[in-house]
Amino acid sequence: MDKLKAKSYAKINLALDVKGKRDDGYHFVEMVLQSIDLYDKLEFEMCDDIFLECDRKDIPTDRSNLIIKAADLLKREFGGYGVHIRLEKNIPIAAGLAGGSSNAAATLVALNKLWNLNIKLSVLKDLAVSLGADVPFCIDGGTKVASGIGDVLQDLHTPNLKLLIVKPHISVSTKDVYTEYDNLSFIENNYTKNMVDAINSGSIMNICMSLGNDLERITIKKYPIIGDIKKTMVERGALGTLMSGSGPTVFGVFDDSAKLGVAYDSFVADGFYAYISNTIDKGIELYE
Ligand SMILES: C[C@@](CO)(OP(=O)(O)O)[C@H](O)COP(=O)(O)OP(=O)(O)OC[C@H]1O[C@@H](n2ccc(N)nc2=O)[C@H](O)[C@@H]1O
Ligand SMILES: Nc1ncnc2c1ncn2[C@@H]1O[C@H](COP(=O)(O)OP(=O)(O)O)[C@@H](O)[C@H]1O
Repeated sequence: MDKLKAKSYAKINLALDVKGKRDDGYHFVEMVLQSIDLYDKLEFEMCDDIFLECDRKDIPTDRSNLIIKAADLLKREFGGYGVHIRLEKNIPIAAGLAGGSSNAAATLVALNKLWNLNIKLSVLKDLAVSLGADVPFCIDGGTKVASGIGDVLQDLHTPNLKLLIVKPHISVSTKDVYTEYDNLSFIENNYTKNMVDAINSGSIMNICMSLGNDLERITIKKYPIIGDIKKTMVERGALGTLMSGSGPTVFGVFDDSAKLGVAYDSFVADGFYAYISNTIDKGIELYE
């Protein structure tokens, strides 16, 4: 085989607690991470060096791209070959949806197969964290309880949720949000424990009442429009709503497809990026 394709899925955070800080500046977290049916497409074709092309001009295609970093990592550590990668970008960038992390994870899994490296998944996940804290999750995807810096993962049942994803036209630096978090007084919320109990209860209402993210107040303070979107989302029929990760993307949980469709049309008419999605039980899909 000299060609392979991959779908690289986005994620949202159903819960996010910051629990402390490591000496290297990374934060200890507890989270419920959830893959959603919004994905980038990557095409991998064997060739004599590592190349990347992308359909978006605002994505770097040099060594700063997480896709190139992942390919270089495998080549350096396991003696890979060359590959020409084409990226079709659909996941909003710097949005709190782990688009870059997901692309890195897809590259590790796809090149492991294309280059016949036969690396065990557990080894691939250990490698993945050097590319980003969320990259290990993106390899398996689905619904996971994450701890450590987001790299220690436990399986959880995937709830079936109808989602509306809305993003204002701003990009947020994850690093800046975590840094700003340190300047505020610490509040322990235990959102993740409550969310695990809610998911295990099987009740969508319990899930909606348990949505919580410690980083939300940081990003909303800088971009109040995120709070406005949350309020409007509920007015337009969402049972619950939350900012994902470091933001600025907001998601709403709906139990009525008609209301979801009307809310989608309204946010698009308001000039926002919007996307109708649902929860899925995988992070990457390889196909030929
Ligand atoms: C906030 C979360 C929630 O899922 O996701 P996003 O909002 O980025 O999607 C993650 O914790 C983001 O994971 P990821 O985006 O992979 O972070 P990385 O690239 O590894 O780190 C970017 C920067 O964020 C900070 N960082 C990240 C993760 C973590 N547990 N503690 C941190 O302090 C560090 O300053 C780091 O330099
Ligand atoms: N393949 C990629 N896709 C998206 N962003 C990338 C990629 N490679 C590197 N980046 C950089 O990573 C940052 C955003 O990462 P992303 O995962 O989209 O954000 P978030 O983690 O907030 O969802 C941006 O600075 C972007 O330039």
